[in-house]
Amino acid sequence: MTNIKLKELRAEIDRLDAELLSVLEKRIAIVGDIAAAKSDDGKAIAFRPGREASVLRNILHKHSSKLPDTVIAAIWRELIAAVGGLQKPYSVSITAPDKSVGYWDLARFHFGSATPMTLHQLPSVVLRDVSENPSVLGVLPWLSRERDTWWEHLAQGGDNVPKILAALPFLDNPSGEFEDLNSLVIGQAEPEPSGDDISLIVAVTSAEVSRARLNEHLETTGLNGFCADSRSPAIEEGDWLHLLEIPEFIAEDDPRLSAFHELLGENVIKIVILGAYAVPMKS
Ligand SMILES: O=C(O)C(=O)C[C@]1(C(=O)O)C=C[C@@H](O)C=C1
Repeated sequence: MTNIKLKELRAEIDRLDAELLSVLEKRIAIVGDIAAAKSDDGKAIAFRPGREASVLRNILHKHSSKLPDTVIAAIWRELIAAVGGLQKPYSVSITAPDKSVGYWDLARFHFGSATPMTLHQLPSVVLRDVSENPSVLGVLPWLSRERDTWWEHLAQGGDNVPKILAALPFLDNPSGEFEDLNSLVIGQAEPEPSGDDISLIVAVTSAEVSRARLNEHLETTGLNGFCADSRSPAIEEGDWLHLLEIPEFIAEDDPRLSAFHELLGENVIKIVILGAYAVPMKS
């Protein structure tokens, strides 16, 4: 390639960069209007996980360049995470019992380079951070990791008890070194539907109920989920906790929940929606 040709191509890159920057600045400039439109929602953070998931799905569906999906996702994640922070500053508190770098990496990819993040060994510290401060999001290891019982805390339900809002990674990265790690994002916000979601619900019972029975009741009520985990009481006379995974967004007033409650009969103490997350994408 001649030097003249290279010069021309670089001039074209400069022109496109200027165009890109101008479009980017237009997207960022509407942040004030977005914040104003949300001003009466009473929420401490601008984070809208359902909307974020649909923006990402839309972009990744449309993109057709040679760049890997993960690069496109990283560009949009940087943008979305920063736009959220411009509306209302937030920070992220991460639990990393082991493989710390991997959990940090998952959170950094999702929340971008400018979001303040802190790392902690114990889930209890992250739960405290999030419960005490509505502008803090928590990142916790996936529920099924044996020693992690943090979701039992969420099962208390009630004010200030955080909800599950998202799952990480949203897009898997086959070139990532810690691709086997998965996390859940919690915060003092209401989960919202993205169009393709999984809800996590806990049924608290006073006596043992088999997984087979729970699955049968779920099927009867049309909830189509399954019992992913059951915890026996730590103390005598304590409650049983059953973690249910439902492959759709379930609202608090879903009549199928009350039907399920009724089928469980007098054993059931309460049913608590822990939250929901957008089904992650495959690159
Ligand atoms: O749509 C919104 O509510 C926005 O604040 C915009 C935006 C985005 O940049 O697309 C940013 C943060 C939200 O979590 C979701 C989406």
